[in-house]
Amino acid sequence: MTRNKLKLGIFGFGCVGTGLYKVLEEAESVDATIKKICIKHPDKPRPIDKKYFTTDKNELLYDSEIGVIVELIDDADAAFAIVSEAMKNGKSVVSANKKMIAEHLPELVKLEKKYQVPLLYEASVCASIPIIRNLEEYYDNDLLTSVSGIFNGSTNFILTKMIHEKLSYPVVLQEAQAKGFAESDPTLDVEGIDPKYKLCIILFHAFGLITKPESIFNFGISRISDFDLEFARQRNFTIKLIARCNKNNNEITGLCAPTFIEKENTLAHVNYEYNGVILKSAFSEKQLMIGKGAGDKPTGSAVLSDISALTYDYRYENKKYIHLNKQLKLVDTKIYKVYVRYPDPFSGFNDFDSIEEQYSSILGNYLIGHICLRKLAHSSWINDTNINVIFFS
Ligand SMILES: NC(=O)C1=CN([C@@H]2O[C@H](COP(=O)(O)OP(=O)(O)OC[C@H]3O[C@@H](n4cnc5c(N)ncnc54)[C@H](OP(=O)(O)O)[C@@H]3O)[C@@H](O)[C@H]2O)C=CC1
Ligand SMILES: N[C@@H](CC=O)C(=O)O
Repeated sequence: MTRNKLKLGIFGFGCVGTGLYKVLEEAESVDATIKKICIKHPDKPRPIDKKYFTTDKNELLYDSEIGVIVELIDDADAAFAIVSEAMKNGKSVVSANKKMIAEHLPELVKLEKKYQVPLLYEASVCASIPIIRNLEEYYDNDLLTSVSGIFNGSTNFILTKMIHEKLSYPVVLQEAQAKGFAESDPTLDVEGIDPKYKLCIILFHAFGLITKPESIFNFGISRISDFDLEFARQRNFTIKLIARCNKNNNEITGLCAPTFIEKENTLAHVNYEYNGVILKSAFSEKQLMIGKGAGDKPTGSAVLSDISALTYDYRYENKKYIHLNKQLKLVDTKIYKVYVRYPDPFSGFNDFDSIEEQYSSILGNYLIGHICLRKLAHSSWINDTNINVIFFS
């Protein structure tokens, strides 16, 4: 098979852009060269020759020599404009931008079809873990029943350091930012929004469902207190930010929230910036993929893998979306078992289907109960920052 030689136009030279540059330097087998890099701040010091850089996006988008646009910026709206324009100009695109992809899946699918150009985004979900191509190629049927796991490197790094090294939340959040794991707006990480975007992309490639990110419940780790950590320790649990989706006939459930994980569970041992994805399907039963979910070279390696895939004309066929499950719908009526730490007085008791445990002391109060996801999401108390919710797995 002959492989295409590629000329790249790269947008963004931050954590992932520099990571891509480093892995491209070392990976001799991929025949791709960088022609130009578009950045935002022209005066920032750069580790490579100034001649590569521009702030004019059109120098890349309208250069007929550039066949591939690699979009690695931290601004989802600007990214969508860049990616759409590139596709309209007949260029292949690689992106790592889960926010942009999750928010614009319907338009992006149309652009792929209309302009017959590939758009690949393996790095957007769990960075180095090759989950999207696995969902597209290995699970190219409707036997999958669930995909779940740790989809965010920053929060896993933060929780690991809080639980194992007893460090404080603000200190470890700063460390996750300094290492380049966190989003430019870290609220996306710590409030469980970034892993929710990843879940939307997974829902599309696992089951063929396109859903708006706002339709999926997310709850973050920013409210986890020493009281909650002590509860987990006493019950022999650890806490992970877990995204999960399930398919039951045509009904899909999905959410992202902090979750108690038994110490014997493999995910309990996926620590620091590592991510873990558990796939369940009818006959292969359970499979687990573990890999670095953030950072320069691990993410750069996933971007490189997409670039390499373009050298042999690979594209997602979006098989499930096109061929399967036209009647799929997202439902939020499932009942979940949750732990809720609350201040006194608490107005939410009547929202629970049942309460199996309740505790009050001068240190804090909690209940363990069963609640419908829709009731929880729309409750009057969920936005009270003095209240924390942790799911049971
Ligand atoms: N960090 C990680 O581990 C991972 C990140 N991602 C995703 O990859 C993308 C990039 O993340 P990351 O590298 O961490 O971000 P950084 O903040 O480190 O870098 C962002 C880069 O984008 C450039 N930029 C911003 N806006 C524009 C614009 N309008 N035109 C041109 N360049 C622009 C910035 O320019 P300048 O240098 O001039 O400021 C900078 O080089 C994001 O979508 C992120 O979600 C995905 C997986 C892992
Ligand atoms: N901020 C993200 C980066 C990778 O997607 C994370 O921490 O997982």
